[in-house]
Amino acid sequence: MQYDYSKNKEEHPEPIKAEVKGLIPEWLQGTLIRNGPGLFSLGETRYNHWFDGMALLHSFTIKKGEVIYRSKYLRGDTYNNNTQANRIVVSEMGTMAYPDPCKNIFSKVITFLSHTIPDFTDNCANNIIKYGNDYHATSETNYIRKIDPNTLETQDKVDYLKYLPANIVASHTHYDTEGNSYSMGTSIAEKGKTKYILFKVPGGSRSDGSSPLKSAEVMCTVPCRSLLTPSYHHSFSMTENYFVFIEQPLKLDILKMATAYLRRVSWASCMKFHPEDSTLIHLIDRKTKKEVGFKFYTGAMAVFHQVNAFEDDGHVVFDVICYDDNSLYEMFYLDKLKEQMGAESTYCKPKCKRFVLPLSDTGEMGEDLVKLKYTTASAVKEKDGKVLCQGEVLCDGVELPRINYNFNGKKYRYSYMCCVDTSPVAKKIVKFDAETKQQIEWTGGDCFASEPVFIPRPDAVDEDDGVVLTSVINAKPAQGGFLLLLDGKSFKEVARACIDVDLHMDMHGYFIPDSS
Ligand SMILES: CC1=C(/C=C/C(C)=C/C=C/C(C)=C/C=C/C=C(C)/C=C/C=C(C)/C=C/C2=C(C)C[C@@H](O)CC2(C)C)C(C)(C)CCC1
Ligand SMILES: [Fe+2]
Repeated sequence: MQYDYSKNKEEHPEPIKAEVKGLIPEWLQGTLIRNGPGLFSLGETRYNHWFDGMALLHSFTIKKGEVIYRSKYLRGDTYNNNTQANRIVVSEMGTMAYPDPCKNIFSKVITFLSHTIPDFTDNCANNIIKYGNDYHATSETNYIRKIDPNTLETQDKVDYLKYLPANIVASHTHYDTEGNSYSMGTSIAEKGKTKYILFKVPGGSRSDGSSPLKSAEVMCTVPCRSLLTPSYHHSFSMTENYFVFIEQPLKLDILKMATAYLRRVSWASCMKFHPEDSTLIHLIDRKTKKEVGFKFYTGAMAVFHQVNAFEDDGHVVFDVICYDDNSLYEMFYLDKLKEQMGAESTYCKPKCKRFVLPLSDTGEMGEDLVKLKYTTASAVKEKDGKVLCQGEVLCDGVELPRINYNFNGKKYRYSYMCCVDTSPVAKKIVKFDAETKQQIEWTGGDCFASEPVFIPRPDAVDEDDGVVLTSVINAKPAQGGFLLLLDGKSFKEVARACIDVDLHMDMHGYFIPDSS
């Protein structure tokens, strides 16, 4: 059973009605938009890394028990320039592009200079972010692209740098119940300082119709521990009173980046995991906008996805998916994916770990300050305000975690994730219970499932009362993919909406309920 990660996929912009098997609950009305790379070669050129592919958006609109599917390439400047030239002319994280190979030395120098402070890609193939009432396709440069969530048309190019000092912004955002969004970025060498910034974008639309980012407010900044090597970050977590940001030893080397174009290497080659370093955990008080007094730290780990965080009896608990190195990124090089298919994966398995940060310092030196009975996570007091944290492994071999978002920042039990035990495709998805440590699996034989998105039933009381949506690629030849609906409690199939289309493997999705 194979999946060809480097195959270019066709778009299907005209609505396609799915064939529904089973019964879709009446209350489930809305659109699931998912984003991921779909085009990997243009003319004679090809991308090196799966994350580099051109963004292909697809959506499943659910109404009165029926499902409509459509997909469309994001027509950003990158897409337009690449397709016009019929070759890759814009660099991505894992692929450095050289627009015109036949230039004379003078224009080569000009091109080099313009790439030293280059204009970055707007190929936003990673996620969907809502700011105000606008939906955007996102990657992690300073550009995002507004999209029409109904037609998947590409709209305005939005430049974070116009509103905030943020050269890189993580593609995972948080939302509160009032519709405000919270994002995190890195400001590189602004006024000689490199720092991380957390910002809030108010909900609702602006009266002049301009980007909601115009009302963005910097909530707090965290100085970078090493000015020329900021940490890569892809997500953070948030509770009612705190933000949790992990400054990990997976670092970008700014000096290497400045010469990457000249050295003909990719931006990704300037990102390195430093196993000899520790991982700093920043706990930021949302009211004072300052870090709490402790210096929480743990051993070297690489984290892309945080599951959730919550406050409990004088502690902040947070769960993350972590790795011992950067093999997640390494695994997705297209050449490697070809080699690995069918074989056992060589990449180090991710672990879902729970960490606990004590909020008060009443213990003795050397004492474990964690007083919660239900976890083995520890936080040992050391000198100079340092606290050494050790996580508890909740489970392993899981990625792309989602929760009932009504429980974001609150004590929670369930997460829904992809299983990545033996190969770089998810043949199983799981519901994981953090209280009992039990897992329930769904597997569809020759099927690859995407990140499972939980939708709560309106007025539900139980955390797992709702459905889980995942788009599934059918590996059986000549069989189309489908949108799968699982019951949030039993994890049993409720319905599937079959689409006679060769679906693409995607990254992340966002569900827009009809009421919003
Ligand atoms: C860094 C930097 C710059 C450049 C920045 C650039 C180009 C950034 C681009 C960043 C991108 C594209 C980031 C993407 C991150 C994606 C991540 C972390 C994806 C994780 C994916 C996972 C865990 C996938 C899991 C799986 C999938 C999809 C399929 C399943 O079947 C199996 C499973 C679970 C393994 C500038 C702006 C030049 C300026 C200076 C500094
Ligand atoms: Fe992600």
